[in-house]
Amino acid sequence: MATKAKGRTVVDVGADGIAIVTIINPPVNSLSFDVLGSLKENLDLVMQMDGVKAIVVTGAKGKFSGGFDITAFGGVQEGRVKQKPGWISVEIITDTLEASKKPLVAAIDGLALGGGLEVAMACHARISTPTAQLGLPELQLGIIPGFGGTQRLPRLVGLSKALEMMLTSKPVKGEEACSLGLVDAVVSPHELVNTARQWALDILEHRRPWVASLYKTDKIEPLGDAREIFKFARAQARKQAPNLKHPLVCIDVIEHGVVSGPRSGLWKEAEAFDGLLHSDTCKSLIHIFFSQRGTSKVPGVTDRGLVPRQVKKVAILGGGLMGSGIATALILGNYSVILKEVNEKFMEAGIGRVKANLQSRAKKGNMTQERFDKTISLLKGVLDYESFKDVDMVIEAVIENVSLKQQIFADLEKYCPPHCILASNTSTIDLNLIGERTKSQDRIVGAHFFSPAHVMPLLEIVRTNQTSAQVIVDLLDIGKKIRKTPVVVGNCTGFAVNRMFFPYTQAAFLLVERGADVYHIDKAITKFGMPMGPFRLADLVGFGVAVATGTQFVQNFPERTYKSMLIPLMQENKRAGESTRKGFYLYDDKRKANPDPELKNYIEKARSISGVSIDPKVSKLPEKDIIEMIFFPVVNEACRVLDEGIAVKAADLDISAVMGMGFPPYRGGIIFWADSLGSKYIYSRLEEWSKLYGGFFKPCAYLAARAAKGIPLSAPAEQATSRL
Ligand SMILES: C[C@H](O)CC(=O)SCCNC(=O)CCNC(=O)[C@H](O)C(C)(C)COP(=O)(O)OP(=O)(O)OC[C@H]1O[C@@H](n2cnc3c(N)ncnc32)[C@H](O)[C@@H]1OP(=O)(O)O
Repeated sequence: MATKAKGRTVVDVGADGIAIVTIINPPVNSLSFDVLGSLKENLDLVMQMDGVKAIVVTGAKGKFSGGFDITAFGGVQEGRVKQKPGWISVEIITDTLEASKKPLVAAIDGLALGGGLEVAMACHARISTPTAQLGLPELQLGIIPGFGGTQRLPRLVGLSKALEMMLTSKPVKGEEACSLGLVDAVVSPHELVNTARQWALDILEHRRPWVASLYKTDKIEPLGDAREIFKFARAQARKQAPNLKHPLVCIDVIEHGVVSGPRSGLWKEAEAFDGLLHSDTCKSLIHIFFSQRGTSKVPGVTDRGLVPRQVKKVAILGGGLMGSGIATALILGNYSVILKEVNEKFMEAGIGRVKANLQSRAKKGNMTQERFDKTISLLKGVLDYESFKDVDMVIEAVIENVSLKQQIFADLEKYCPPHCILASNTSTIDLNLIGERTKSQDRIVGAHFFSPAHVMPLLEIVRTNQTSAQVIVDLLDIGKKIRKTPVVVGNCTGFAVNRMFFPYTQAAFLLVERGADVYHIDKAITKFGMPMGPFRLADLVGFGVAVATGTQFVQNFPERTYKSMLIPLMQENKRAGESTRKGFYLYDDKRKANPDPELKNYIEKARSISGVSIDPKVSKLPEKDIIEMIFFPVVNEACRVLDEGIAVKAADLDISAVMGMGFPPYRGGIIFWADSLGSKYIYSRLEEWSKLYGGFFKPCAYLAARAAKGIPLSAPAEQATSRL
């Protein structure tokens, strides 16, 4: 039986002799092999038709194209799909499309990303709408543009802008694209196709230029200047992503085209693209792309046909760091917010923090004064529950005190309407406990933001056994509207992120007490790709918070908590992290962290309290071992989280680690990375350390079972059971 084609193009020839070729492959008109094959077939067809004078290429339903079909990369990587190098970029896009004897004009609405923009750039002119997004985001996937983008974009917009667009993966909108020379005119969506039709006729009749972008030279700088631009770009790329090769490959390929000519550049691009497509970085980043979209697919919740209810007004309790950050995120998402505090002074302080959050955006040029005024007008401070009678959701963000939260939820039940979602931003307390004094268990949910809440991209949605599916669907929708990646998790101490990462700092304490160097550990972990090492992180979070959350873990998981006195000893001397300018580092006026020679005194004391001595092997640990001894306990805890069903799937933990803790996305997330090393290896290392250094490292049953059978940690439970 023939398999169904994945997308197609259709042709419609008008009375004016213009053929409209439309890409159809919902939801984003991605360029699957079927679409590309059909595009070539239809272009060949219209080239032969005497009645066709010129061609307009466009996309169905207001989207030009979201680029090459990312789902097809797997087949190429695994060798199931064989592709002749250059078949698409040279044969179809350059030698069929750009070399066409009839003029082609791209009519762009919605998206022209990656391969989509590359097709458009090979047309002889481009017309777009003002809201269309045009960009080459391939580097985000660990590859480079592979349909000629590395050659055509610099020739249309100049080297510096092209490098910026590719290296940052950021698209530009229609108006900017027009001022850059990437598109030729900007018109409204309803004028788009007709303008493109007329433009194509104008080209044919020499009223407008017939431009083959590949051979344009006017925007390319002279060679000497170009080399300087490349040198600067390389230095930036090395600084921003020292572990990544593909940005440098991208620069090399662009340079090759400038030095040896664009046609040679196309072949160089094809070869480099193929190599990068098979890299671990690309596989990891594609995994992250799909996993991120997969977090909002929750079995038993999002497959029930429930429609998110409209949430207009949200109340936030507590205007501290978290509450004000959450309020900022919500007003930026256009929600009307009331911020409740206990007195006038705290309320003003909370509103002040929200204003400061917005001002810092404005300062960076990301917000106009008009938008600032409009956004802040959505916020109102209150001191009582009077205005709670018409709120659709409440997010409680007060201090972590069980009886206070219980009282608040009991009050909320009285003052809020019966449909109102009752959410808590607690990072550790059991939600069942919080809701103990209410009858509204089905609308109680965790909305755990990460600090700073208006910046960090993750939102943990914590459900209890009683939280209704409707409430989860509502919160998933709000998450999307405030541009967070929501991950739905079960109720337990620390939920997914804090629970997985609690051994991160503890492993570091254990190593330091046995002789490893604090700064060496932080350096090794940052080199691995984390934004900061465990000690710098503890300073940033502050020791007060570290101790409070640590206590929760000691109480709940005593058998695997490493109890070090290092932080309490430092606290005795009023060292509490960055806020006191002294923690594991010393901080100057510019918040620069400098090592502190005095730290060794505290470590010696902590070591003697723990009754451990310096282990010469630990004091000389190579970086690889430091990384493994810090991250394998994190993997071990992630396995427990999966085993207990706290996370629905392993990929959700990958996203939680990347978005909540800054785990490097190019390693694919915590479980994906662990699977790349193998469950057997991780198990054997943990087993070895648990004999040497105690139960903290003991591998859990889930890890042991998977290692014994050689099953990946990410494999769904049924697969593991059937193989057991
Ligand atoms: C050779 C070439 O140079 C190589 C390439 O072209 S590589 C591809 C380059 N293009 C990209 O990187 C764009 C990737 N896509 C995106 O950034 C965003 O999806 C978007 C801006 C297009 C749309 O965003 P948004 O409206 O929020 O929808 P989003 O949820 O992300 O996507 C909708 C669906 O389309 C899918 N999708 C998006 N882009 C896709 C693509 N290029 N290929 C296959 N599927 C794609 C998503 O997986 C999602 O599927 P799902 O509904 O089953 O989860």
